[in-house]
Amino acid sequence: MSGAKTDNLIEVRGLLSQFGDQVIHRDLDLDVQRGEVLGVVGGSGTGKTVLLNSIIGLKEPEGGTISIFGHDVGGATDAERQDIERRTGVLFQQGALFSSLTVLENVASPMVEHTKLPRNTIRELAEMKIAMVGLKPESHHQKPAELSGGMKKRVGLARALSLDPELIFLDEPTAGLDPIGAAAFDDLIRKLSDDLGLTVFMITHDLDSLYAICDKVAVLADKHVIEKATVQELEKSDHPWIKEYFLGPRGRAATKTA
Ligand SMILES: Nc1ncnc2c1ncn2[C@@H]1O[C@H](COP(=O)(O)OP(=O)(O)OP(=O)(O)O)[C@@H](O)[C@H]1O
Repeated sequence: MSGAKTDNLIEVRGLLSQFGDQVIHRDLDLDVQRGEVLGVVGGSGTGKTVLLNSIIGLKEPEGGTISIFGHDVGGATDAERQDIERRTGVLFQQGALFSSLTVLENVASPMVEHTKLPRNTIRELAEMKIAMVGLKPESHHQKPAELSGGMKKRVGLARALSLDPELIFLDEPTAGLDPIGAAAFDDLIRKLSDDLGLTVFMITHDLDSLYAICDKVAVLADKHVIEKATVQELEKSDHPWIKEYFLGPRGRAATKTA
């Protein structure tokens, strides 16, 4: 299994995830290709976040293999782990910003941790990332508590982009945003993916996001990925959950506005 040969940045094979006796994933396979914007959907509690955590090494699988950038996550050496961390950005569901740090310090923190760049360079790079996600310089010295939900998400995204990753993980990035804010955030993610060639792994419940920006959608049900396809292909699926999801009232509304 070589990431370079297949151009898969992520390869999950036969994943088994458990908490005690509770099986979350069994025989789960998933490929994520370089440059792809992948939406990950599934009912509440189907294990989307657990899958994300397993791929980034925060949860050890009970079975199967996960490779990222061609490194086996389970058997990664310290150097390989560092490589994975440097090439990956994560926007957690709650933003996970440091409340005592300013916006600038939050965005700079991965560079402080992972590079030996001079302080001035780090500050300039952090300022660039903040501008890239559409925040004004006035935000630099604000603390997270002073920001709106949408601004916090943007700061979280700027921090996820801090080390110029090739791959970003987003856990429900538009949750809690109003429809206009969510659409703007979708546009931003798509633009970053197009401009920077970013590969995106995005957990979402937001049908509009799937239609607006995802190249492919992976559906989690019955403890594994039952389909990975375009939204148009999924609309034709016979699986009951997929049918309900895409062809129920909210799905039809999203199709109309796409
Ligand atoms: N640390 C943990 N200890 C025990 N069980 C856990 C732990 N983390 C997650 N789970 C369980 O794993 C299952 C999947 O959780 P997960 O958060 O991945 O679901 P999800 O698909 O992301 O759900 P949602 O869409 O509601 O965010 C749930 O039943 C949850 O209770």
